[in-house]
Amino acid sequence: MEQTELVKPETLDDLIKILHKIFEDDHVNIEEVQSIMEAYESNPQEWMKFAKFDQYRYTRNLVDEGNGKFNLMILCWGEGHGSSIHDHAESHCFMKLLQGQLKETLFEWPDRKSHGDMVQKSQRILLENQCAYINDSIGLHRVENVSHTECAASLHLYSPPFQQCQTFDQRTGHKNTVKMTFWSKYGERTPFENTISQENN
Ligand SMILES: N[C@@H](CS(=O)O)C(=O)O
Ligand SMILES: [Fe+2]
Repeated sequence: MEQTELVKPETLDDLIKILHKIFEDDHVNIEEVQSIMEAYESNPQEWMKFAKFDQYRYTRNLVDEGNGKFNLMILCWGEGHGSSIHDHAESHCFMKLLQGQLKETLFEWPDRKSHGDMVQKSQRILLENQCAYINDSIGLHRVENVSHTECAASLHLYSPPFQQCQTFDQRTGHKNTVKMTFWSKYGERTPFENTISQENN
């Protein structure tokens, strides 16, 4: 469980190389991944080719498949776009702001007997270059770009990769399983048939 020295990634490609190295090890050191992602200073020229926005909802754009160990993607949030309340399928979730700001609201898992509103635990604003972390034992979250004038972009790393998650109704705590899709992969728009079931937003 050797710790890779904390080097500052100079570019997005550099960051991806370092992440590949870190994830060769089966044990994930959460603080290490978080600090490496935070240390990368967002340079839009390096990630613009992946950042594809949609008018109506946030998009998920695959950047790298991490040798099967993780998925790295850029999420693009137009003004007012937000996710539903959701879990992370027992994976690690790192979320780094590349541009703009996002509001993250944490919720407790609803218990079987609970009816009515879900319990809100905390709320915070994530600023450019910050990297947040969540997993299912921390709770559920909703992420929103609350700005009416600025779009936002965030870099997400999920390990292990997953293709579906559960979404929750804030008023009742009832859950649904939804399939998650990519709006684009490696900078190329995903064919239409594969994108119609995205429902987390
Ligand atoms: N986990 C969400 C994005 S976020 O709201 O954290 C997703 O992968 O679509
Ligand atoms: Fe999430």
